[in-house]
Amino acid sequence: MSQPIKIKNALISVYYKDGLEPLVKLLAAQGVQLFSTGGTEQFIKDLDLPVTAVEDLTGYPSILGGRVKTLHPKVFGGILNRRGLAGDQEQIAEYEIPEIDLVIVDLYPFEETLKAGGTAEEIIEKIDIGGISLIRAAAKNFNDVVIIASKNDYPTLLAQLEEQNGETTLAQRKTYAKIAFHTSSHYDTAIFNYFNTEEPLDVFKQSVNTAKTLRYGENPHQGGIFYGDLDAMFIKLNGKELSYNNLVDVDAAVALIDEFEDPTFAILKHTNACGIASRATVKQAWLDALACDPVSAFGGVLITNVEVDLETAQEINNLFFEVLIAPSYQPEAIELFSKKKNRVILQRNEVALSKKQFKTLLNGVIEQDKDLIIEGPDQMTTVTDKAPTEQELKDLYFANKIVKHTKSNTIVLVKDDVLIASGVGQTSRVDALRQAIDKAISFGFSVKGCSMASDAFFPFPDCVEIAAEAGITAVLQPGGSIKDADSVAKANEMGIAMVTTGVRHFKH
Ligand SMILES: NC(=O)c1ncn([C@@H]2O[C@H](COP(=O)(O)O)[C@@H](O)[C@H]2O)c1NC=O
Repeated sequence: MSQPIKIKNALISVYYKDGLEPLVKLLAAQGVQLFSTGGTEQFIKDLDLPVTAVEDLTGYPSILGGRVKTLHPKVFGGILNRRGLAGDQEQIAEYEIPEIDLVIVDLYPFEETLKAGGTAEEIIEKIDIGGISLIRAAAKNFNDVVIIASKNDYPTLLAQLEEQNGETTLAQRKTYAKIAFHTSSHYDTAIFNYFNTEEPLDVFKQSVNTAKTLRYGENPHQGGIFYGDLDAMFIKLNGKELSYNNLVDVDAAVALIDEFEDPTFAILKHTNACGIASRATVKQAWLDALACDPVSAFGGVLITNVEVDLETAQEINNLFFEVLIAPSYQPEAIELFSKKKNRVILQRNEVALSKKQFKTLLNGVIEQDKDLIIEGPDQMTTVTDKAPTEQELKDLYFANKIVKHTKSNTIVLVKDDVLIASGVGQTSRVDALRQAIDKAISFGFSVKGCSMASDAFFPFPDCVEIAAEAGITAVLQPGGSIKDADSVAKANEMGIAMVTTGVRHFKH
């Protein structure tokens, strides 16, 4: 039952032929009879190796433009027969079916065609039928058959066949079957998600092919894995592996910086901005972002949307930080950063990110659309006697972008395109405002003339009163409280401007 099996016949049907040559050469050298489909058969022939067309086995040509070529009892009987079952053996002898003990398949590139923006017809034609059936059949019969469903496994099989004189063990075949079902289920998940767009079925199906085991999770006693392709998103120019907490902050940093078009630098701690400034030069943006809260900036995650030059790098170099992300760096800047081994320097690639968010919750998963909208001056309605000045409107917009990416309850104070202070993750809006004002003062800023944004409406006029008393001159809030009029009346009474946006930006 679990004897090593020597490969005598192989069926090879691969979309991409790269990497196959050394393996087929070894199989031919070990006397394995090769059966193959059109393009693969030609590839093997071009290597001057003997190969039998699958049509010669089935007695049928490939029909319907290749939709049916291997789907035949002579092929599937050859794969699925149980070598240890007398009944199966009698039948395959009766119908002259050869035993196929190795199947190599590389599926039609469905996901690639989808990503490349293929037409609906092209995408449908890239749903592999014969190949996926071959994979499932061979994987089911792993007891007797080797299934190679990923070209990543060509070198492993090659080494095993060389070392084991053309034989494989049951354990090796079972491992290949596991990989094969991973390939087939990933493939079908992608197809399902393509179909599940209109009137979607309420099921959670995600399949991520790449993973990275992290040093640990949020704390050293917790394990952690990242499922995704970091190498597609970033080029790591220096430093250690990103940790779980780094990844959470990097995600927040990327989402925040994408709100800004002018040269901007942001410093984040525990997903919240503790410094951010838009300025004419990257160096000035860095200096002003750092000035906001140089204490919190220690050990932070830094991000900018413009190239980091040497001059700016020299300034940044004075701070201990965890991660720096930029679209590009002057070579001298990288050289400077590389002197300290642990600091992670990432160059960001342009990669489209998912518009959905998931997290586990209770005994399930919760999904939502990402918060991808932001209200600019055109979406702000002045609700007070006094209207904001042009600079205040600009600052309210700036503050609104930060509020959206800061833990609720949030109050953000901005002046002249720089974050002055914020109150983050507080259980009351009053606490958030007091925290912001105290923090601004503690770092030597005046809150006089600041613009203030709140992630959600004011249920009472208390925040407006505290803000106006502190010298804040313009306020942005979504509006929508049954007591909105009280806050507006308080703002009018204290002579400050207020706008509403109609959009709440909670971040829990
Ligand atoms: N229809 C079939 O019977 C069938 N059998 C194998 N294939 C696929 O045909 C491709 C290889 O074709 P060729 O050897 O002709 O280049 C592989 O991606 C394989 O998964 C098939 N095509 C798709 O369903």
